[in-house]
Amino acid sequence: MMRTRPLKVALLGCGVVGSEVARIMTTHAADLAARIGAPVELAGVAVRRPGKVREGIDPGLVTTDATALVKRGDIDVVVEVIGGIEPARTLITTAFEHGASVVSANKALLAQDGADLHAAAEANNKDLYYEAAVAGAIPLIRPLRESLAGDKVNRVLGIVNGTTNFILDKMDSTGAGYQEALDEATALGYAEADPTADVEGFDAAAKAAILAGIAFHTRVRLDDVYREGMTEVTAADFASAREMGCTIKLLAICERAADGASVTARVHPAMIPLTHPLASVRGAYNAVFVESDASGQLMFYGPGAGGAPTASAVLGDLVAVCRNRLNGATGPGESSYAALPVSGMGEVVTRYHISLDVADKPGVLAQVATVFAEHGVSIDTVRQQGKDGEASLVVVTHRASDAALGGTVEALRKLDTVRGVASIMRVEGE
Ligand SMILES: NC(=O)c1ccc[n+]([C@@H]2O[C@H](COP(=O)([O-])OP(=O)(O)OC[C@H]3O[C@@H](n4cnc5c(N)ncnc54)[C@H](O)[C@@H]3O)[C@@H](O)[C@H]2O)c1
Ligand SMILES: N[C@@H](CCO)C(=O)O
Ligand code: NA
Repeated sequence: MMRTRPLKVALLGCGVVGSEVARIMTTHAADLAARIGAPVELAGVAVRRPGKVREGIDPGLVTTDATALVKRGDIDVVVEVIGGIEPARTLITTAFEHGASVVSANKALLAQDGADLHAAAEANNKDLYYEAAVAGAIPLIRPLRESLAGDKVNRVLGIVNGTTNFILDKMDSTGAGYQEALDEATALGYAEADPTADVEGFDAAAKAAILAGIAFHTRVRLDDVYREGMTEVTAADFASAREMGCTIKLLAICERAADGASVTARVHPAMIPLTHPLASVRGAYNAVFVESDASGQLMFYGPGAGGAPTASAVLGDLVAVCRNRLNGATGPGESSYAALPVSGMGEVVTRYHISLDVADKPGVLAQVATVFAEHGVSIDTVRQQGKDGEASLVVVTHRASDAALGGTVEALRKLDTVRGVASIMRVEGE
């Protein structure tokens, strides 16, 4: 039976995502009410620039005082789409204290302070939902938290940043320059307010922390995630990748160690074979593989960024949280009971593509091969190309630990015949 008294929603932030949330709340109002069992009403919209014309939003709802809005006491759900750490963190905890549940898209905040926010939600018997924070529209948080709650997840691997996938795709497929591709991604509403968060891998690292935490029932913070951005990836790297039948993607990889006793989480550019499904993920799309004991391999694919796709995930959470409120219940909270140690990058085992500039003279190849052998790193293939007394040597290794590879590279740099290490890239997905 439909309740006539509406559930009241406060929207914090009315930018790329917030404006789409408001639009869908209005255009889908009747369906949302039928699905929830009560109408949902936009009761206030906190913005920074009140004078801006906002199509479809009653100017009477607009306020610059977000704190007063979350303190009103009659708000059922606060939707936080401001982004950043403060004032979002204080507004969310204040919302819990004043009786509201929260839906957020803020991965930076959740990766940094997720434990405290979950604790605040629990202490006030409220929900904290954040499907939009990871991989935009793709249902990923809920499947990991609920559908796979009876399985044992061992690995989560994928493309979780739309902006960088858009840029890398453009660089690879059209030869576009980095800045030109970034400007386009920003204009399309994919990039963060400060796109450094995207291109330096902070956004993907925040998402990796959230995914690893849920997948392994362990607290994983942003600082636990190894991170390399994609600003150093060059046209020459793409050419090398193509010679190997690969392309380059910025990947987030969360893994349980083989003995199950620890986990790792990392974000870095990597070569992947063109035959791997991740190689064909184009534009701002995201795709994530989840491997677990009983299910085997699952793949989640869809739009990872943009106003409307992200709003889709926010609205899904809004419906779930509203249903919980009508039932006088809350959904699942944080699960960190396993408390596994999070190991550093040195423990990660993978393959490497190393490009060296060397002197083109007898014995150099043997010297280089010896260094790899001394560090226990086995070579899979070597390719050499001479040019005027100098040569470029491309070595692809078998699986080795990052620590062993690091030691190898350090020793290579000390060889007189090695002029420089042009690039080191991990090879995944084989
Ligand atoms: N754009 C995407 O594709 C996408 C996808 C997933 C998640 N997110 C996340 O969603 C959130 C919002 O992203 P966005 O792309 O809409 O950003 P945006 O910059 O377009 O929108 C944020 C809005 O919040 C407003 N704002 C800032 N401080 C405020 C305050 N104190 N009170 C009221 N309003 C304030 C800004 O003026 C801006 O209009 C971020 O956490 C982001 O990481 C974005
Ligand atoms: N800036 C983010 C938004 C989606 O989280 C991205 O490009 O993926
Ligand atoms: Na999602």
